[in-house]
Amino acid sequence: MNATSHTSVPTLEVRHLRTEFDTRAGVLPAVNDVSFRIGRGRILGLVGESGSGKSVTGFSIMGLVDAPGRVTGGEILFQGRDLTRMSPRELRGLQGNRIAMIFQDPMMTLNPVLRVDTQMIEAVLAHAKVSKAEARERARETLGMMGIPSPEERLLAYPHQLSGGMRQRVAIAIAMLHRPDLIIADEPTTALDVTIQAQILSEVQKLAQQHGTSLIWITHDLSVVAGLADEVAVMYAGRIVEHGKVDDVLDHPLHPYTAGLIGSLPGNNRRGQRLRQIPGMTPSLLHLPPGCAFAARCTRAGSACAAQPELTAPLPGREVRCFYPTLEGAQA
Ligand SMILES: Nc1ncnc2c1ncn2[C@@H]1O[C@H](COP(=O)(O)OP(=O)(O)OP(=O)(O)O)[C@@H](O)[C@H]1O
Repeated sequence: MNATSHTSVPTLEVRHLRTEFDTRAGVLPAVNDVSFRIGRGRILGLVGESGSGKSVTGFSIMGLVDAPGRVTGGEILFQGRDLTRMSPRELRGLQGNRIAMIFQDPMMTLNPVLRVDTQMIEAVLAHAKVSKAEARERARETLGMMGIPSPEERLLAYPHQLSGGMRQRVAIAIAMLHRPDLIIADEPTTALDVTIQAQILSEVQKLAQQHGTSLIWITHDLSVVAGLADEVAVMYAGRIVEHGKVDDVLDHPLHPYTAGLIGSLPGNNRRGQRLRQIPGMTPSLLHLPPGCAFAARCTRAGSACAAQPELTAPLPGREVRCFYPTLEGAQA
């Protein structure tokens, strides 16, 4: 790592990423021309409805897309180096070390038949030349950093002896063992109750700040993004339709889909009213219209929407993929 990697070069820059699945019904573009960048220590919330391509974007960055899927276009620059062009050996050197992933189910990370200390020591030794005792100490220290009480007791436990929230904290601690530069988190707190979720989010936020770790936090929950992220990218049908600072986007959404998502948050509905939903359905990715994929559900759609809108920057620091963005009252 050179000095410039922390200053001028973003931790991650994704350019025109395209990931497709070959299905019996045809080629499915799960991620379609996705571009974004994340600076050191910044947290990007990646939001959108189920099937919008959030997880596949995360998996593509991690090099974890397997057949019938593959990355068919674009660049994934990690500290300036293109992950899509690296050898499997180089990639393995980064995975779990400089780049880590946290999954919704902590058991994707944890081995049910091994004690926590055994797993954490193995994870340390996979990338660091230290003694077993030093590896165990690093494990204990990292559990402490995640706000885990009595770390020594947790180290001696098997995963099934821990609560769901504790298991997820341990999985996050494993991701943090090597103080990575980038963590991709795929809905890791969705299954947890709101209080535990809030505690974990606050620990993660602290760790990102302390260690300059950049995070992509995948979620369908805008309230998580509001509490955690610096920036938000909204995905719809495989594309980013809006991107900007969290406060700007949530206070003054430019894209009608973002506005719809915000309008369907429980707090934004009058008491006694049914939750407002965005009418209509997401189109099938196998049969996308040639123009805007949201047009059929959109109250603002006009004749221009028969063509594909590009991502434009109508205001500084804001990007939107729409021919008719709301600009009134929008903050730069
Ligand atoms: N192995 C696969 N084979 C075929 N299609 C797939 C495969 N994995 C994902 N897809 C498709 O890719 C699209 C994007 O899926 P993805 O999991 O990224 O969505 P998501 O936004 O993360 O949704 P969720 O919140 O439900 O996980 C979906 O249409 C999905 O059906």
